[in-house]
Amino acid sequence: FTHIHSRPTFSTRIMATSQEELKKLVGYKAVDDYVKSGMVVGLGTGSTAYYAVERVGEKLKSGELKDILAIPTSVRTKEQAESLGIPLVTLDTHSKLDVAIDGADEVDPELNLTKGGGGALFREKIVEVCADKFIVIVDESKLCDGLGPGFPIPVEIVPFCHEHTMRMIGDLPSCKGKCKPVLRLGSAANNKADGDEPAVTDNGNYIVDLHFEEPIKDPMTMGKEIKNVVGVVEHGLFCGMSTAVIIAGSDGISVKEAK
Ligand SMILES: O=C[C@H](O)[C@H](O)[C@H](O)COP(=O)(O)O
Repeated sequence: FTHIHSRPTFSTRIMATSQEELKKLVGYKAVDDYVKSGMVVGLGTGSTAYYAVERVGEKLKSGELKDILAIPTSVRTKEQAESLGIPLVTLDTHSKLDVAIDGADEVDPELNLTKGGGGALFREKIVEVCADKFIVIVDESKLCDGLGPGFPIPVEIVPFCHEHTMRMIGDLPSCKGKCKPVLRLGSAANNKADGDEPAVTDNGNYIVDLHFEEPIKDPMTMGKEIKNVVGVVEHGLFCGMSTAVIIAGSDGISVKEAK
């Protein structure tokens, strides 16, 4: 599956096949560089993480990797991992992961992320926050100077009185007069409204996308404000979580490590 980005996509600059190839390169590199036998591994969600999952499956099959236990971050990823024969566990039995690998919708210079364009933000965050190393894999179109204007911030909310919860979010100091909250319709895995009914996440919740005109000044504070609203399950700001970001660009692959 793919989702529609509101910013110019990489494919506007290079051919779609090349973009796919670059996603594969970063997905494979993350597994080759960070996943060793015996590890508990978090498997991300999305078109880039797909290739990391594929690589784990491939290396288990060839015997290059052994004794891997993986924790998927969505139903889609669980199904992909199962189809590849990757042994799966959950946080209920394994609260500590050695590494988690996932894509992102935007990455700022401090390696803060926007995630959840594919609707998987809650499961991604609950898993990735438990990883010793969180490795992010993106193409260079995901890099930005400040989170917000390039990609809306997804917030997962419970369906009960969701219009009220959306108003409460819109009235927060970080949001009031700065963003437009829009209920995601259609498929949760696509942040473009492509249906009439609210999108439903793997957890049975709704998603509100916060559309900003200007870069968010303090994403960490904004995340705390949002998290404090009753009715909010989780938000797609992943601040201070990244260990390293592997970036595929037309000039090759580069790695940015957190300070
Ligand atoms: O909910 C989806 C996830 O946060 C994805 O990691 C994110 O949307 C990036 O996906 P993609 O690699 O397909 O651009």
